[in-house]
Amino acid sequence: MRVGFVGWRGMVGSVLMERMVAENDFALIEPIFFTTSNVGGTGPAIGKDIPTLKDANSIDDLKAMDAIISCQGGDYTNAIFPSLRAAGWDGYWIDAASSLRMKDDAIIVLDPVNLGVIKDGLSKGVKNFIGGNCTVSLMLMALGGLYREGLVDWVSSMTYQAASGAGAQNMRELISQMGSIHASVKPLLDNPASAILDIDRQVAASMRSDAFPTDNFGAPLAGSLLPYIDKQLDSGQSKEEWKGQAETNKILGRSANPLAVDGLCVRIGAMRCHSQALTIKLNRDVPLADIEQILASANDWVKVVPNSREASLKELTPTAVTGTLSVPVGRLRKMNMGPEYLSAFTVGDQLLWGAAEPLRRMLRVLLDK
Ligand SMILES: NC(=O)C1=CN([C@@H]2O[C@H](COP(=O)(O)OP(=O)(O)OC[C@H]3O[C@@H](n4cnc5c(N)ncnc54)[C@H](OP(=O)(O)O)[C@@H]3O)[C@@H](O)[C@H]2O)C=CC1
Ligand SMILES: N[C@@H](CC(=O)OP(=O)(O)O)C(=O)O
Repeated sequence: MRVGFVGWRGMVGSVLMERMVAENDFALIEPIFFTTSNVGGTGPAIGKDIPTLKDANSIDDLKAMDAIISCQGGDYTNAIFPSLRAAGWDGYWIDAASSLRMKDDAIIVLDPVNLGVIKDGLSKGVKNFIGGNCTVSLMLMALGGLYREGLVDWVSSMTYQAASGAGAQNMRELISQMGSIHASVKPLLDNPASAILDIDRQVAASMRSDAFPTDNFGAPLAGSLLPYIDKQLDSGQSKEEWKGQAETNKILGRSANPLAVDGLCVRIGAMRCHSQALTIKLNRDVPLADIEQILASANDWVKVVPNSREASLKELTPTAVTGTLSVPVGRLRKMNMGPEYLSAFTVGDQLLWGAAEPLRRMLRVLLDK
């Protein structure tokens, strides 16, 4: 299979390349790399010889591919994909961007949760396979067992989303903000006799000053949080919050009878792991031990963490999870509202299961077809 890669050197694309090298995927395909900025240049080191970079805006070059994986972003998809199809290209389009997700002729891919939906689509001739929103994919990796068993009435998700979801420049800005804060109080910190309220006042002044680096986030994130992610919608939800229900039901293949999913999406100062505090309304009182077993059996990456302080602080944090495919879920307990109300907390790397990994695995599904 001749597979074209667009967006391979961006943040999501680089993670995809790392994973494909680690899993020896390139041995199974003929990879062709594209660029919007360096035609004729050298592609990534993938352990085998590859041609020089082709033009990602050349419909003729793209048309020669059996499949294309794009991590280039929504603007590129909007600009190129319709022309490519209009030119008669009939290959498989696998994309990290949200542009095509809710289209009727596209499937949102998360094979550990919806392999049946993907295979059904393939058998019906679907050619467009799009990665889901990171928050939604990570929530479904964690709660897949409860959905599979038909136990969920509704879910409320309160998120703690990492800087990486906003892009590479935002990750850099978060660290710059942290550095600015530290620099503004270093002399006071170095003096054990300094007053903590003087330090606190100086930190607040630094964060509120015009010199504080906020070009990308538009507001201080380090030492603070941002209670709004993505565009504002008329419903009062942010676009990120809207995706919760829309994408969950599409992934699960139950658009006709949707489950309610809603909550607030909040950016916090983590680097690349999204966390979510979940309130789950079950449709019956299931013993906690059964719930733990159902959650743990859903896929190879979810891990049930005991609801103890020690285990939670050790295993259920962005620091513990970052750079791994593990999706721990813990803080599991029945809530005061009643035995059908379950609390849970989950963490996942939003560049792996949240972005690159479902695309990589979709290619494998095609190769196994
Ligand atoms: N960030 C995220 O968390 C998620 C992102 N996505 C989707 O993936 C898309 C890509 O996101 P992301 O990877 O963050 O985008 P990036 O901005 O990191 O990369 C996109 C493209 O920018 C170009 N580019 C320009 N300057 C640089 C540079 N200095 N280093 C690397 N690339 C550069 C590259 O194209 P070229 O080589 O042609 O010049 C690259 O492919 C998003 O638009 C979104 O649709 C999906 C899920 C999560
Ligand atoms: N919006 C997500 C990242 C992202 O790229 O989402 P989507 O793929 O749905 O546009 C975040 O900020 O954390």
